[in-house]
Amino acid sequence: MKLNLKGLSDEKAWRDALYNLPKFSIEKVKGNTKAYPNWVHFGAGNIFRAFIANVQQNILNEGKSDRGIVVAEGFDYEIIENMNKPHDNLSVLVTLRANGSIEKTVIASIVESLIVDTYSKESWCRLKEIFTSPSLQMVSFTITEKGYSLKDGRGGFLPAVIDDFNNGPQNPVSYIGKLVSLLYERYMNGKIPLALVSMDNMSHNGTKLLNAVSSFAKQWIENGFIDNGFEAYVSDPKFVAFPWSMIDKITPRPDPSVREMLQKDGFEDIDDIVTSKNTYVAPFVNAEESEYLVIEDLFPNGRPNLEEGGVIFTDRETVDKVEKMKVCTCLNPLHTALAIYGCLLGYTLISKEMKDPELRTLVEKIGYEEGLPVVVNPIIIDPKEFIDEVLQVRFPNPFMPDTPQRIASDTSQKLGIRFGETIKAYMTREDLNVTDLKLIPLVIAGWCRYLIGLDDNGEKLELSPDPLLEEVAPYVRDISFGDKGPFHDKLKPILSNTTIFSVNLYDAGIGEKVEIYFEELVSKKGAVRDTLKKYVY
Ligand SMILES: NC(=O)C1=CN([C@@H]2O[C@H](COP(=O)(O)OP(=O)(O)OC[C@H]3O[C@@H](n4cnc5c(N)ncnc54)[C@H](O)[C@@H]3O)[C@@H](O)[C@H]2O)C=CC1
Ligand SMILES: O=P(O)(O)OC[C@H]1O[C@](O)(CO)[C@@H](O)[C@@H]1O
Repeated sequence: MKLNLKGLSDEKAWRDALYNLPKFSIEKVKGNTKAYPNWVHFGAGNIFRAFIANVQQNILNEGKSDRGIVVAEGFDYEIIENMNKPHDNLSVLVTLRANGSIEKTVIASIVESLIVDTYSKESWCRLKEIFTSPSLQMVSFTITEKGYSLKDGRGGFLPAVIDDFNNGPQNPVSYIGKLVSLLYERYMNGKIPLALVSMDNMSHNGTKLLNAVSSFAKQWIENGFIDNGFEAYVSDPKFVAFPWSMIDKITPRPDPSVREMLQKDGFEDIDDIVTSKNTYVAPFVNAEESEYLVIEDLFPNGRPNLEEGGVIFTDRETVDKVEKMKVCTCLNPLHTALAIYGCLLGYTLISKEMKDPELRTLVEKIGYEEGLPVVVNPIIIDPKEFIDEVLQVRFPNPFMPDTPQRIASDTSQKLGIRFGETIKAYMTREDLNVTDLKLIPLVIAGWCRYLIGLDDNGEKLELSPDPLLEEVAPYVRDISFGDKGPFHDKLKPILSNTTIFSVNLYDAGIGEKVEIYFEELVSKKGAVRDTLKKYVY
């Protein structure tokens, strides 16, 4: 069994191996999309293939749409050259259910794969054709948070962005430059409306995309390259809208155990690649079953009927609340707690951690007892039911190959939103006392302990990448097991850093508590386990 259109024509082989096949004519959908494209997605990575493409596949299967998705890759062309093209845009979604059942689906809703590069003439011309087409309603994105940035870590514009500012929209090389150049084509061809929908995991993602696009527009207008009216076009949601969205589906990198299972089915061309830009792609994606995609309903040229595939459309305020519910309380703080303590205790699977009584109790109490009282309730999703699913079904799913080390990356960037908002809510609420928080400070102390770079057995711990590692780790690096506190001088620069926690933890009244926990966590080998036992029950 080979994954391409020819290989798929042997339907029996795939069906016998229990793969769900598309129930629509791929050729017809391709033809319709070619003539009347309505949806381009930027970012041909794993979440797109595991979630977004599957939504459209289900809608096509039910005969509720006649068009597929055009995928555009503007950063890592190897994904298109070495994966999408050889497999005729097909991929296999492996859904790993918590009850151990596995669903295998051949995804055929992606009908065209394009490189976003002005030097790749054919692709670029096709993109221009699509962007000037009145049928185009939505351009969506999963390009990671970095994809929206025009600046480097020191706050200066990236060299490619500066080149684009100076050279205009003809041959842009930066990501947003290429996007704005295509949008300008649309503007010049009748100011046709469009929605640009960021589906990346960040608060107010639509506004982040709008800011990047309009910064470019302003520079090109200022430098005399483009028409003045373009700024108004991209800033007016009647023309170009930037809806906010919240996306949630745990999609780890393609896992070797899943590949082995597919190989046993007779799936031949299954090899994955790690591209030179470090994307991990395979002809298959593995993901959990749960999924949530909530999008602000702001589409000036109409939109694909994604509600038929389970996507929730609502107003901006509700998207914001759903996002806060997930990121500040019901999923990501619990993930980060498991990441920090999982690394310290030598775990390599999130699901195994959920079998550890102390770790399980830790996240249950953070979620239900410390988080829920101040959760932002979006109404359309019940926060208690959401946490129940996270803690009872999603994290414990033994079939999901997700690791604490993956989640521990960039922790310094995550602590503020994941814990800071709850701490601030306790500070402002009259009926709550911030000093009653016990386990959130324990997670923060755990992070400081993690930064020492030794696990609970005293073995060297490989710290996950984090842009602030070199700034914060030196404060604690020399601390050895058994050292006595107070550790105020060492910890103060970290705990008072409002960029990290979005609040000075001493002003909040919990900095001292974190220091005490930290002293216990470094008291001896095995102290992490003992401290957890002492405080979680
Ligand atoms: N994997 C997951 O569980 C989830 C991911 N997401 C969001 O989707 C994003 C992508 O995740 P995956 O597709 O799983 O990752 P991936 O590693 O499979 O793919 C990353 C995609 O982003 C592009 N990209 C990377 N750096 C870029 C840059 N500097 N500029 C422009 N494009 C760039 C790559 O070319 C590729 O298309 C995440 O950062 C997150 O915001 C959202 C929910 C779940
Ligand atoms: O901690 P991170 O790196 O944001 O990842 C958390 C995980 O949980 C999610 O937020 C679930 O949707 C995914 O984005 C990701 O798999």
